[in-house]
Amino acid sequence: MIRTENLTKVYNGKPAVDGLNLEVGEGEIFGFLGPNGAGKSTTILMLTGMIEPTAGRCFVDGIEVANDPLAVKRIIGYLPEDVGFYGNLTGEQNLDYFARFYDMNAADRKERIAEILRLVHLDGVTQKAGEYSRGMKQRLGLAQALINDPKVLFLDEPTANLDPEGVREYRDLVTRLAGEGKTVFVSSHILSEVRAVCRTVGLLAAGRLVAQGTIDEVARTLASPGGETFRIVVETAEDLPDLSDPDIIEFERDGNRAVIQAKSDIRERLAAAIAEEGLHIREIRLEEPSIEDAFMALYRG
Ligand SMILES: Nc1ncnc2c1ncn2[C@@H]1O[C@H](COP(=O)(O)OP(=O)(O)OP(=O)(O)O)[C@@H](O)[C@H]1O
Repeated sequence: MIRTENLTKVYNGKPAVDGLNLEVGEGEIFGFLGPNGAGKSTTILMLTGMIEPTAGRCFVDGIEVANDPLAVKRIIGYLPEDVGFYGNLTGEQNLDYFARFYDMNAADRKERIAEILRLVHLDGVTQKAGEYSRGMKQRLGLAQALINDPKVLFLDEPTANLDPEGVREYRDLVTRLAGEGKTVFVSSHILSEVRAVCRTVGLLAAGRLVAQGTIDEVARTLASPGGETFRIVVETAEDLPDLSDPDIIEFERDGNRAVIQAKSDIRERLAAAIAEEGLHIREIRLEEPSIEDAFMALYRG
C-alpha cells in the first residue's frame, strides 16, 4: 500500500532523508520510529505529496505521489505534527471547512462530521477550537484526517499532546481502523508508543533506515549489527558437553546451562544433539533481545 524507492530529500546540501526503501502492506499499522530530527516528518511530507523528493520515488496505493499528488490526497488522511485550526470556528465548523475539499454534499458532510466527532469523543462540544486544550486539538486533528474515510492514514506523533485516557482511546481507534482494512503509518520517537499499536516498524536514524520488520526482528537486527542472530538458552538435568553446529557463532557454558548465539533458530537440532548424548532437557528457549537496550544505544548514537 505504501512503497518508497531510494526516497531522498536534501536540505541545504544535507540529506534529511537518505535513500529510503520502505514497504508497508494493506491493513498494517506501521510504526516509523526514530529520534528527533531523524527525518520522519520529512518522509511523511513526501508520502502525502506536500513536498517533492530530491531523488527517488514513493507510491501510495500504486500511485506515484509526485506524479499525481491530488489523487493521493483523496485517498489519504494526514495528521500533521502541529495541527492548525481556525480558532474562531467550532470543531464542527472546522471539519466542515475541510470536508468541502472533498466531493461531499452538505447532507453527507453533516452526517460524516457527526459520526467522526463521536468517534473522537468531541460530539456535543460547542467551544471554539481556539479554546480547545492541546489534547482536544489533537483529537480534532484525528477527526480531520478521517473526514474522507481514507484508505491510508499518516499520523505524525499522534499522541504527543494526549493524556493517558486520550492515548488509550487513540490506540483503540487506530486498532479498529486497521481492523476495517485501513493502512496506518504512525511516526513516533517513543518506542513504547509504537510497540503498543504497531505490528511492523521501521527504524530511522539520520535519514537512513536502520532496520525494518516486526518489533522482535528489529530488536534482533539492532542487537547484532552484522546481521540477525538468535540467542538460545539451554538447560539440562546433567552437565552439558560442547555442542557443535555450523550455525553456532558463540557457545557459553556453565555446568548444565548454556547460552548460544546462532545464525538461525537451531533449537530442534540442539535438542536432537542433546538427546543423542543421553541428556535430559529442562529448558530450551529463544531469548528475545531487549529492544529497549538496543534502541537506547541507537539514540545515544
Ligand atoms: N524545511 C526545512 N529546511 C531545512 N531543513 C529542514 C527542513 N525540514 C527539516 N529539515 C531538517 O531535516 C532533518 C529531519 O527533520 P524532520 O523534521 O524530518 O525529523 P523528524 O524525525 O520528524 O524529527 P521531529 O520529530 O523532531 O520533527 C532535520 O535535521 C531538520 O533540521
